[in-house]
Amino acid sequence: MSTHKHFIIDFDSTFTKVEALDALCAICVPDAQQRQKVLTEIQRLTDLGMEGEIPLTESLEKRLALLKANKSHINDLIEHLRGQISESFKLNKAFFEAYKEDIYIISNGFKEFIVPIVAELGVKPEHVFANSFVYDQDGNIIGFDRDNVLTQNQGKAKQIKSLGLEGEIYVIGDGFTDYEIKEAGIADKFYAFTENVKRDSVVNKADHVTPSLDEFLYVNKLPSALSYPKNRIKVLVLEGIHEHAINMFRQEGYNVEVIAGALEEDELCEKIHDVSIICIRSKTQLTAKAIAAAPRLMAVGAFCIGTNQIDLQTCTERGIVVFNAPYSNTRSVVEMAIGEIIMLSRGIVEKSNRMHNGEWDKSAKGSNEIRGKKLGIVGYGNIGSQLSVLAEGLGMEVYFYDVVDKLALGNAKVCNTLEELLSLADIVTLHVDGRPDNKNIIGAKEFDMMKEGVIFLNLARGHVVEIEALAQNIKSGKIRGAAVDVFPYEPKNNQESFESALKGLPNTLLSPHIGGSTEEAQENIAQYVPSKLIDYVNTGGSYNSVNFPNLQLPALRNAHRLIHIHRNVPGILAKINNALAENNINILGQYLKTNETIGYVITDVDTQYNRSVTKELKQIPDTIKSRALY
Ligand SMILES: NC(=O)C1=CN([C@@H]2O[C@H](COP(=O)(O)OP(=O)(O)OC[C@H]3O[C@@H](n4cnc5c(N)ncnc54)[C@H](O)[C@@H]3O)[C@@H](O)[C@H]2O)C=CC1
Ligand SMILES: O=C(O)CCC(=O)C(=O)O
Repeated sequence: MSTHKHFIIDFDSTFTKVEALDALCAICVPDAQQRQKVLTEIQRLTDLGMEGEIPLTESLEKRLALLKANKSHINDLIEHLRGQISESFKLNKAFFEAYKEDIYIISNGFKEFIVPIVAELGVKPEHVFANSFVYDQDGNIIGFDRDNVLTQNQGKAKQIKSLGLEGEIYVIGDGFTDYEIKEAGIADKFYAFTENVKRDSVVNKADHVTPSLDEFLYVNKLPSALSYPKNRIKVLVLEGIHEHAINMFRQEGYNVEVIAGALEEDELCEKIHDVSIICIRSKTQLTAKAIAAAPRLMAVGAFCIGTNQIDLQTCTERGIVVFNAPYSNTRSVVEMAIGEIIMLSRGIVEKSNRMHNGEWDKSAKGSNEIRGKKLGIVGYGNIGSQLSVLAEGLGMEVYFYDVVDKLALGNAKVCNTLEELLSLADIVTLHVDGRPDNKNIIGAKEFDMMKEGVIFLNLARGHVVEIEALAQNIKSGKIRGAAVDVFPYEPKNNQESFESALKGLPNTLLSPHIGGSTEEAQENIAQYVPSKLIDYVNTGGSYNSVNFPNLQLPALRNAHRLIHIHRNVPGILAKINNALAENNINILGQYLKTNETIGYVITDVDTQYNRSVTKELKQIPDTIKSRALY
């Protein structure tokens, strides 16, 4: 049996983002310094009233006395408040239209500005219960209607009781006086609204915390502008990702948890169980076990280039999209490699260390220009090829070896085998990706092939080089300088100490995996990856993903989007379309792309359709994930 529901909504900091009297202060106190003082005091008094620390009448009297406002200020205030309606309220205008008979605004504010603002979303003026200003003959606001029931203790509860509403009463508000309605036994449920302000004393009393109106509509199965409330999307951000990313997620309305370091598998399994999006860098191992512990995981953000730390196959099989930042730190790695090549060629590390010990050794011995030297690049991808261009600009002779055919840039020369490259290069630098097959591609045998006195760099991945063999070749002097940025085992945070056979070796530059760690790169990455993740959530767009069939989708307009991810077996598209046809659903646009593992189908349909079709789509055999988007 369905019961009639009534919705009681607060105004200040709920219907609007701001407290109207704060906004009035900004209008009627022209002097900036004075305004700040008055505002601080007004906010203090508002909080005391809202949190039930002082009677509301006292809070109001004191605020109005401070304001010294006039009738002429009210129009400006209304204009200002029009732009301050809470985002999720604006978005859900359709709810206000559909339920206008059941929506009431009950506020300790003033009708003079509340009525015109709530009317913007179709709330009936006769459903607004608030106070009224009292003016003197010059139009100055000198008080408020003290006979109004809302000035009394438990005023909101008394006001609602007097309406004699039958059915269930739900209250949405941010203040203590809103909770009091439930406390007085008048409301069935109190929803603490935290989109604009979060008061612990109120949140702790609430039946449910609603970070936006979408959440309220979702839990009460009411029509909502969004298919899923964004606050339900939990994002776990690890490994010191730039705060720009965190801000982007928070602005989008996601529920974000930030942890500075990486997590071990077991810790990760515990943390990830309710996570929808996980954001990592190169350290966190997203293994099959961790993925299995994440039933809600829909997307992974790798805030770096390499994705070898992620079990991509399992992600794909589970319908979890992975995005990385394929170019954002390329330049940073290249610049570091160039700098290190010069430092090592001049023996600067050794010289600097000796200087710190008071030793002055002015000599040119073992110190060389890089001009005219042969640079051997292993892995001629984005980093390798950009390094090639810069190195040539510095007068180096560039050779490269790649497992796939690559266009040689400038005068760079291709080597047909790794052996060929290793035997001719004065400087060998690794820029291969971290695929498992690349484990120990450089070991004792490969070091033997290199020239005496070679300089060696690894800024790719730790497991690519046999560390013991590298250490021995440095000790023997065969390698006269080495720079290593990546290690088979790297500490999971800045507190863990670093252990390696390379510690203390001569002319050896060790760096804590910072090839891509520049402010420029991290900021670029923190813009690029979140924008891909947010787009995927909002539109299903998978363009430039690492593991999904890449679909670039049009924006969703006057349509609902049905997203279907399935194992790549024959006949699924036909089954999707059968289900749609049987429900008489008109297709406005359809996109399909597959890869070896999955098929990705996006279907845009008219907004009016039998919603139960979404269940039917989930039940199609071989379905991995399916969601409706609007
Ligand atoms: N130290 C750091 O902070 C950073 C390290 N990296 C590492 O650098 C790697 C390369 O980055 P990009 O150039 O952007 O990747 P990319 O994918 O554009 O280039 C990698 C190239 O290596 C080639 N390759 C793979 N295995 C090979 C092998 N065994 N022998 C010869 N060539 C091989 C590939 O064919 C490809 O052309 C990343 O995968 C990542 O592991 C990337 C950024 C920062
Ligand atoms: O900055 C990081 O954590 C990782 C950089 C890196 O290795 C990459 O981008 O692949």
